[in-house]
Amino acid sequence: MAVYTDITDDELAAFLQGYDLGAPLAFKGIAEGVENSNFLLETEKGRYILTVYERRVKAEDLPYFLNLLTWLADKGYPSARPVPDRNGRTLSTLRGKPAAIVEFMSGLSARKPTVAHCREAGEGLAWLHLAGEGYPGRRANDLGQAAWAPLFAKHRKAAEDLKPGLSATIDQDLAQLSLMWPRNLPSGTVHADYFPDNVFFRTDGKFAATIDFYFACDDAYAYDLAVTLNAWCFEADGSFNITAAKALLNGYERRRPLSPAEKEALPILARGAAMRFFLTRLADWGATPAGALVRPKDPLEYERKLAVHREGLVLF
Ligand SMILES: Nc1ncnc2c1ncn2[C@@H]1O[C@H](COP(=O)(O)OP(=O)(O)O)[C@@H](O)[C@H]1O
Ligand SMILES: N[C@@H](CCOP(=O)(O)O)C(=O)O
Repeated sequence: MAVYTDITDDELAAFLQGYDLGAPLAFKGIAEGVENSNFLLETEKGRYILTVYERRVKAEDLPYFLNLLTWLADKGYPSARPVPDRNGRTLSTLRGKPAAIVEFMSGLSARKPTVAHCREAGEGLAWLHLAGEGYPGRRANDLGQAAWAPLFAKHRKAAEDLKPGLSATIDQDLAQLSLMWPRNLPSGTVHADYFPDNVFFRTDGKFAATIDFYFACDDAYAYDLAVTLNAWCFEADGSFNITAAKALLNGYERRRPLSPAEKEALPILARGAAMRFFLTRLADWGATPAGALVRPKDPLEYERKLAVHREGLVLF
């Protein structure tokens, strides 16, 4: 359950004094999510999400994220517009932690995405890439290729504990990724965590909205697409679903056709994207105490995806 910070009714009432949202009508913690504390807030003016930012989000990055959400909403992209307080500020403080109120987005995430969901999600991602064009905020990807080897160096033992012999395999992967990593692909603002839990659909299955922009950064658009292929197109048994992947790519290209260089780069980008999530999951695995409120995500799921990518995907 991702509510790390409890807020009392009195604290909420005092906090809302700073906003023009009227009195609170309902307020409850949201169990989903792992990074921040999220609350569903209903006031006399409507429904909102109150987020208290926790450990992984750096306070200095918050203006980048919140301004991006405002930019995307201004461009008509269905993402949650931050609500300014009475002084026009979208970033506030609650219980001594950074906090913000954003618009509540309707829709449901797909627990078991179908091929049709993948097509819609692909189109939603391309739309996001186009809507983000021109956003003046800059944020380097601090979980990009250059960060992987140093991150792994800190967690070699955890990898060996999970699977004896794994650290040598990861070393080889990292060396190959460093040699083969594509540069100079079309780049811009990317989501970088476009997983099924962060994408909402309408009841008719159409793409509705994207949430959780707290890994957004500057990187290659095709890298974002590779993260997405990994997150949406593997079956529970670990096999890659090429039909789902083709639908996702097809949906993406409805809005933003890929260049030949992007298409050629996708298999290695997908291998790198699998490495990125393997590594952060590995780091969280060791760092999450037994009995913690949030269960860490399984690093070996992404190790299995890495193994598929070592063979090289054929997507086109
Ligand atoms: N703007 C929003 N509109 C509707 N629901 C939201 C919104 N933001 C977050 N949620 C809900 O809160 C949950 C956790 O949000 P998320 O941003 O993914 O948290 P975390 O960053 O902690 O992983 C989501 O699964 C969703 O149910
Ligand atoms: N998507 C990441 C973890 C981040 O979780 P989110 O709830 O913020 O999307 C993973 O699967 O490792």
